Amino acid sequence: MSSTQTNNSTLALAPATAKGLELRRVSIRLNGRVLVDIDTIIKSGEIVTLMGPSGSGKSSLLTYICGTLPVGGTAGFEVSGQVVLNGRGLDGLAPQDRHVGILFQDDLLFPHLSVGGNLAFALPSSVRGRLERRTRIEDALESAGLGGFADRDPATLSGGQRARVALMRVLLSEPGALLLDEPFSKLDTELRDQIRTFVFEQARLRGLPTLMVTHDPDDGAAAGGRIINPV
Ligand SMILES: Nc1ncnc2c1ncn2[C@@H]1O[C@H](COP(=O)(O)OP(=O)(O)OP(=O)(O)O)[C@@H](O)[C@H]1O
Repeated sequence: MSSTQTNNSTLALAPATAKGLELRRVSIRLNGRVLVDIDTIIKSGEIVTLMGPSGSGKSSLLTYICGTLPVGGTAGFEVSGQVVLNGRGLDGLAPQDRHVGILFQDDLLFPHLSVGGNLAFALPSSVRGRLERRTRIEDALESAGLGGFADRDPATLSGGQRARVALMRVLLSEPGALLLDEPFSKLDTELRDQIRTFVFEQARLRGLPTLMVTHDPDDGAAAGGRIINPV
């Protein structure tokens, strides 16, 4: 799967807004049909819900923001527009340099690593020293209600515990923005409410501009913020 990404050079000259995630005239087209056409700013600590039917380009938008949308030439698939995070244009940056965290439907924990090992993987290289790294991991687990879980095998955790570890793994990477790609859809109702509340609390606490893709109107209602459509 691949795509063509184009930058709009006139947009590159537009002044940057200080805080938040800006999507400047981001457009995704498939065979001439506009799937996504969004121009908005998600402020620090704001949670915006993106709802749209299957195939309407929601996941493509998130991967475009992350820099993981494959580049380079599927005929008929075109993406343009600019993404600016806290005043810094992300165009052309590698995914790891964008400081954008994303949570998926599947927690994607590494099965061969302990819980602590999974979290250590996310810590920025600027966090040096074994003690400092260990402390960050233990503090993260504590704040997720998982104190003492560092040495556990992820396979021994419940779905809710895994979801919280996955969130902490994203947050430990110190993202400037958070993207949620239906991360609650595989959880049963009770757990879903609990984890959703926890994720939203953490996003607000850290002042992260957050964009959530979902099919579930309850997710949007629980976020309590703006609900937008792809076009
Ligand atoms: N790199 C690509 N090249 C060509 N077509 C693509 C590419 N990426 C996605 N598409 C197509 O773009 C459309 C939108 O896909 P996308 O997965 O973004 O939609 P979605 O709204 O997230 O769907 P769902 O809700 O089912 O997950 C689909 O028709 C998909 O096949």
